[in-house]
Amino acid sequence: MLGLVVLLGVFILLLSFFIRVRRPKNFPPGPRPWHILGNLLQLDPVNPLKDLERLKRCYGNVFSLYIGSWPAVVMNGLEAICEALVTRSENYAGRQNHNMISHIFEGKGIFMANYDSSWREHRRFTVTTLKNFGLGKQLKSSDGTWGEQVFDTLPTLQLFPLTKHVEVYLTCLTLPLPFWNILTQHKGSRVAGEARDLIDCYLDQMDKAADGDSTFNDTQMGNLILELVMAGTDTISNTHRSAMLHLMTNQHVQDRCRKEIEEVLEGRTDVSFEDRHAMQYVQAVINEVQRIGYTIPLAAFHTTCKDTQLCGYQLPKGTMVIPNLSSVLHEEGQWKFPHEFNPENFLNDKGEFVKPEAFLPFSAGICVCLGEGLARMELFLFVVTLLQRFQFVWPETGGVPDLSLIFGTVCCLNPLHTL
Ligand code: HEM
Repeated sequence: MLGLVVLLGVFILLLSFFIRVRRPKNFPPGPRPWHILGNLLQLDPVNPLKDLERLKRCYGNVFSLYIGSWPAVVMNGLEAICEALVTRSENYAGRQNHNMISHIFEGKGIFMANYDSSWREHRRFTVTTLKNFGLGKQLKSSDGTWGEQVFDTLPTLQLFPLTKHVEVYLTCLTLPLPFWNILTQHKGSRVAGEARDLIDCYLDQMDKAADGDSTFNDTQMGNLILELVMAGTDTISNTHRSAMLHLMTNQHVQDRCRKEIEEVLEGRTDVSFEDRHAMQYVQAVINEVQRIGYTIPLAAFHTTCKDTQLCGYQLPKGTMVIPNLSSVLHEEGQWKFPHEFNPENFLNDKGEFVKPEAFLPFSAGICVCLGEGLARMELFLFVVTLLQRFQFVWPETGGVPDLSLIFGTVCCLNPLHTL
C-alpha cells in the first residue's frame, strides 16, 4: 500500500515537470515555472536580490515569476516602477491577500488592506494625525520593540512549513495583546476632544462617525497601531545603524558633517528639523545612507486592482507585483556613483543638496510610505544630535568592517557593539 502511494507521488511529481504552466496572454516573460513550486527553487531564499538581477539581465526590466502557483511580476528600474506606481497608481494599489500576515491582519489597517474606502479613510486619518503629533516637534525615544523581526522573511515562503514562519505567526498573534490593555486605559482616562495621542484621536474619530457606516472600530485601530510600530521600528533603527557604520568608515565625511553642524548651530545644543535647510551636506549623507542600504528593497508587494498594462505587457487583475526598489537606488545612468557610498550622489556642482528622481527608498505613488516625513525627521535629528556630541571611530581591534547587508523585508547590517 505504502509503495503504491510513493509511486503515485513520484508519478504526480514527474507529471508536474512536463505539464507547462501557461502564462496569461502578453504577460511579461520569465523563467519556466514548475507546478506547485513555481520558480521558488530558482530564488535564493537567503537573498534573492542577486537572482532578480540575473533574471533582469536575461528578460529585461519587467519579468514574471511564479511564487508557488501565484504569478508575480517583478518591476526594475525607475521607468517601469514609475509607470506602475505613479502613472497608473490606482491600478496597482491592491495588496496580496493570500499570505500569512494578511490572514492574521484580515485585510484591516493600512499596510495589508486593499485599496478601498477603509484604506483611504485610515490612511488620511493617520497622515493627518502623524503630522499633528510628530512633524516639527522634538521626538521622544521609544521603548517599543514588539515589531522587531516580524517582517524579516519573505511572506511568500510560507509555502514551506518552516520553524521561522511558525515563530512569526505566533509572534503576530500575540502582538496585539499589550495593545488591548493600552486601549482600555485610554478609554478610561480620555477626555473627548482633547486628544493626547493617536489612540485618543482615533477614539474621537469613532465618536464622530458612530452614527454612519464607519470603518473606524477597535479591530482596525489595533491593526493600525501594530502596523505603525512594525513599519516604524526596524526601518529607522537599521538606517541609524547603517549611518553609524558609514560615518565610522568614512571619517572625512563625518568630519565634514560635524563642521557643517557646528557652523549652522553656532553653539546651540538643540537642533530642530528646520535646520536641515542649512545643512545641505548632512542631508546628502543621510540620503546616501538610505540609498546604499535600500532598507526595504522590494517595497511591500502590490496587486493589480484591474486588468492593466506595464511597458507594453498585459497584467490581469489580481497579479502580484513586486517593485524592486533596490534596482532603482543603484540604477546605472541615474546616479553619479551607483555602486559606492558617496554623498556626491546628492550634491550638485555648487555643493547644494539635490534629490534625484530615482531616490525611492519610500516607494512612490498613492501607497508611498506614510511615515516618510516622520522617518526623515527622526533620521535628521538623531544623526545631528549624535554627531554634535560624539566622534564615532571604528576600533583598530575591530577587524574589517562588515558592510554586507542581511536581506529581509527590512534589510540590515550586522549588529554593532560599542567598545
Ligand atoms: C527609513 C525609514 C522607512 C522606510 C525606508 C520606509 C519604506 C517604506 C516602503 C518602501 C513602503 C512600501 C510602499 C509601497 O507599498 O509601495 C512603506 C510603507 C509604509 N510605511 Fe514606511 N518606511 C520607513 C519608515 C516608516 C515609519 C517611521 C512609519 C510609521 C510611523 C512607516 C509606516 C508605513 C506604513 C503605514 C506603510 C503602508 C502604506 C500603505 O500601504 O498605504 N514607515 N514604507
